[in-house]
Amino acid sequence: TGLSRPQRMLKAVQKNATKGDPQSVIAAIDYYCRHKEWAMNVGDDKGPILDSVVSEVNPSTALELGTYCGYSTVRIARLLSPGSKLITVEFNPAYAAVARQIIAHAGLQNKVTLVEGGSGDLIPKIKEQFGITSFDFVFLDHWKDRYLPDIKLLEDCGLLKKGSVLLADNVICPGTPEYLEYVRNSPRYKSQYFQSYLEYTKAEDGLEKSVFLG
Ligand SMILES: O=C(NC/C=C/[C@H]1O[C@@H](n2cnc3cncnc32)[C@H](O)[C@@H]1O)c1cc([N+](=O)[O-])cc(O)c1O
Ligand SMILES: [Mg+2]
Repeated sequence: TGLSRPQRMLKAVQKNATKGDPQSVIAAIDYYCRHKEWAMNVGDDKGPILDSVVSEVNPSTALELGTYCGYSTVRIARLLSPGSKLITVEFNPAYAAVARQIIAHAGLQNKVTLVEGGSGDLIPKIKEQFGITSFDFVFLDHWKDRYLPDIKLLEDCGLLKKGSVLLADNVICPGTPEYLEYVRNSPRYKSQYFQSYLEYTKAEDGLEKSVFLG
């Protein structure tokens, strides 16, 4: 068999994007996924909302759950101030291999640490392995039934502090009902919904921004 979809996406980036130019990497992926082959990147409708929240938080430490091909990794890392770090977690080695190359094409490898493994296994090890005491920003975009257990794990591991911002993709489509119910009803979070569209489609989707109150 030939190349996988992520590998075909990588080829489109290598062909159409300028090395060291994150914006051209983002544009190349969005063009490919809108006109050639759909893929589950946060995309160019929700992407600007992600950008605005990252810019507002200006995180020193950021965590992404579910790298996939690295599209949102590039969106986040391109906005980080010097010295800030993004840790992104991906358990599929084939996806991780593509993501590393896309992140490198954007010239952002020094701002990003891609860790291969499951979020549930990694989160309890983050403090000792990376010397990180808490995350200013967390982007959730992995399996939708992992959102709730993983933020509870972040809470239990003391990796959230007053003011930490969680941003969750796909809270409408495919949907994350248990997560939404928790962050919208817990006294420990102030939650806000940003309506948008499922990537490269006219279907509704949106991002949920939840500030941890401590
Ligand atoms: O299913 C979706 N996303 C799941 C994303 C999954 C990605 O995160 C990794 N992962 C999963 N649990 C993990 C735990 N630990 C580490 N990586 C993990 C998977 O290996 C994959 O790379 C999705 C679906 C649609 N859709 O329209 O159908 C649209 C979207 O925007 C989506 O994000
Ligand atoms: Mg998503």
